[in-house]
Amino acid sequence: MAASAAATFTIGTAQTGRSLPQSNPFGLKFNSLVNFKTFSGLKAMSSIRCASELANCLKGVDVVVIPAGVPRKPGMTRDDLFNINAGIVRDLVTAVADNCPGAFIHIISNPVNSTVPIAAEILKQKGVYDPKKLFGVTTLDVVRANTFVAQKKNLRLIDVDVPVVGGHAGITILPLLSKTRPTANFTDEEIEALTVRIQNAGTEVVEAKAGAGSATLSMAYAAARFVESSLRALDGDADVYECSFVESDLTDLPFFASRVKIGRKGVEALIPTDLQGLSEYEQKALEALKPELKASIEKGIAFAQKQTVSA
Ligand SMILES: NC(=O)c1ccc[n+]([C@@H]2O[C@H](COP(=O)([O-])OP(=O)(O)OC[C@H]3O[C@@H](n4cnc5c(N)ncnc54)[C@H](O)[C@@H]3O)[C@@H](O)[C@H]2O)c1
Ligand SMILES: O=C(O)C[C@H](O)C(=O)O
Repeated sequence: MAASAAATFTIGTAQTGRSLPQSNPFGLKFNSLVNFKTFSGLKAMSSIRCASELANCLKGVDVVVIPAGVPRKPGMTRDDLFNINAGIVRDLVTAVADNCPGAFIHIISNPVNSTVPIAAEILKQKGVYDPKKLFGVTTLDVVRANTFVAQKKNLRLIDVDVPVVGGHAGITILPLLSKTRPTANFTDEEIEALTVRIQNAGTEVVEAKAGAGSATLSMAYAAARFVESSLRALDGDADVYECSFVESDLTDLPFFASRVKIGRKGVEALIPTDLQGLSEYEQKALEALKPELKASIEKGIAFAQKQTVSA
């Protein structure tokens, strides 16, 4: 039986115009056989006119999705978005802390490797941090990895599962091809080419869009998948696994993307097995990504610690 009605709120949608009223209850069916009879609606807001409007929208919400902020232009790294997006995420997470502190928070805004630590620090300052409920959305990396591997190996996309660990920028995105399900054999050249393509797929889109932004449709698909997984978990499904950038003790870094088991209260378990028995290539790549990921995490924490947030 379902636990409780869940409502989702998205701040900073690609839609233009006014904020949308809460929709009528509806069933959601996406990438699974589950229909959410208790899902009570979706609210979305593309621009925020005043704090009270944001506060009203957030009250009673179970899942908050934050894709607000500026996207990259060709030649930019995700870290180049830090100066603008750090403040946006800080302010929105402050509002979440004030109005729906128990909600799952999905951070899409880049640089995810820094915005998630910012969110954590703000929630700590507000005294409402629950590490189990803060998620950096790295689902698009998994979607890409699955797609590229399915194409390369002539597999049905629905059957393919490639865990992607680390973070969400350049070499910090580490697809674990040796853990591909169903088992697939790759030559060294294929591993190198697939890994680099998955790591650079966001940049590929940014360059192709030539100044018109970054991935939007594929991100919407990935966000919908992660929201659906969260709703299934909130609805009591005991078999929900996704990769996400979360507080973690799987490595020596305080945040790390890995497969996690999601339950009613958020992350129920970090799944360590994907990181065991890595290939030599993956082990080297894992060590190589750590300094960059550590620096991005520390940059986010330092930014948030300089802020004064009223409790
Ligand atoms: N995690 C991922 O895999 C992933 C994938 C794609 C995009 N992104 C990131 O998502 C962010 C948004 O990208 P996009 O392509 O949707 O950009 P976009 O410009 O199409 O949309 C951004 C939205 O944010 C809103 N916004 C801006 N400032 C805001 C604020 N202060 N409060 C609330 N809303 C605000 C805008 O009104 C707009 O609706 C970027 O940082 C981008 O890098 C992440
Ligand atoms: O690449 C970007 O800037 C957007 C996003 O992080 C992506 O991976 O597509």
